[in-house]
Amino acid sequence: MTLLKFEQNRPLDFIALGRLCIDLNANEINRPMEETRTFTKYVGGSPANIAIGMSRLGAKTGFIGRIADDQMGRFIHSYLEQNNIDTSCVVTDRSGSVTGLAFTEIKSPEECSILMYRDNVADLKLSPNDISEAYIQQAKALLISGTALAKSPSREAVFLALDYARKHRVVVFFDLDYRPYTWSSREETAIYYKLAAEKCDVMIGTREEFDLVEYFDSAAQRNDERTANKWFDYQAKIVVIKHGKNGSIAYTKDGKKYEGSIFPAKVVKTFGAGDAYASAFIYGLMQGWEIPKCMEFGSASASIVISSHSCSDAMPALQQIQEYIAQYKAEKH
Ligand SMILES: Nc1ncnc2c1ncn2[C@@H]1O[C@H](COP(=O)(O)OP(=O)(O)OP(=O)(O)O)[C@@H](O)[C@H]1O
Ligand SMILES: O=C(O)C[C@@H](O)[C@H](O)C(=O)CO
Repeated sequence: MTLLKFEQNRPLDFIALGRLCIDLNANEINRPMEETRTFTKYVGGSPANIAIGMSRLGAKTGFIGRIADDQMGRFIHSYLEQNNIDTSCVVTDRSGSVTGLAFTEIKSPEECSILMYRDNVADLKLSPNDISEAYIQQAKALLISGTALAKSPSREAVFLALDYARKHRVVVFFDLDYRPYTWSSREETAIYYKLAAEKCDVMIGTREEFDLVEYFDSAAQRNDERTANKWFDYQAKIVVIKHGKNGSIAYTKDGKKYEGSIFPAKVVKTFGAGDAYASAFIYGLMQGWEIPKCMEFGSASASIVISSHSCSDAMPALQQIQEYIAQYKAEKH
């Protein structure tokens, strides 16, 4: 059974939609942010990280989003172009908005947190008028991420993009990407996530994120198999549930279940794992690889990124992941 049908002969492989932000990662690691003094600036935002990862792997990648009319916005725009990401649908917001900032605290390799400054951010000013049907029609796949559903008009922009994607047989990936700072209630989150999830072909999220989406469906909560079957009743063909250092589980609509293991990492910080996993997993699916190979690729990419100080800068190229896997297997035998 062919789970996903990617239309061929399209100018773009992959379009990501959502936030383009800045990560400010503490340079003084293994201590609380109260004691840090300097930070390194990277492009951030989950969908941005995933798009950068896809482009590094060789996918022809575009982006739909808004950036602030300031130095940070221009920094992001340049970085996307340096990484061969099409920016024709990256709009500069001129309403006085700012760039979302994610200050990251690395108290220890396993104890990391993110302090997000997201008041009046440009990314949530994305509007339906920014969504081009002709642009989406050019792509094989579209990624949406949950945080873009948090406020209007970005919320409406996402739903319009979903309608265009379904109309033009663009495969839709939904990275749940829940960030509490941007939502006013769990009920609101669950309702809007569900409305979007019903239109998506592949869902990727942590157990906690799926529990949020299933807030009104206690039977599915905390039960991976019920979660997967719930979404197979809509458009979903693949549901991936990430479990941190315990790996990941993928369910497919044809009744199969796959358990993904991890690559032992020299962890610098844990965040970035999900975006790295998603980009490599999606890339593998678009190459027509079997699910286990896609999961292996995703896990290897995640292990590389969490062993690095950054997320976007550390997103690995194709050969880097291949060599990482080969070296791991060689050392194992
Ligand atoms: N400590 C770890 N060591 C090795 N691999 C890991 C580790 N943590 C996560 N991974 C890999 O990364 C994948 C995604 O990580 P996780 O489940 O933490 O997602 P996430 O919460 O979305 O990540 P993020 O912290 O970037 O938001 C896991 O399924 C696993 O394959
Ligand atoms: O998604 C965010 O806004 C934060 C990211 O920029 C950061 O790199 C991260 O947490 C990735 O998981």
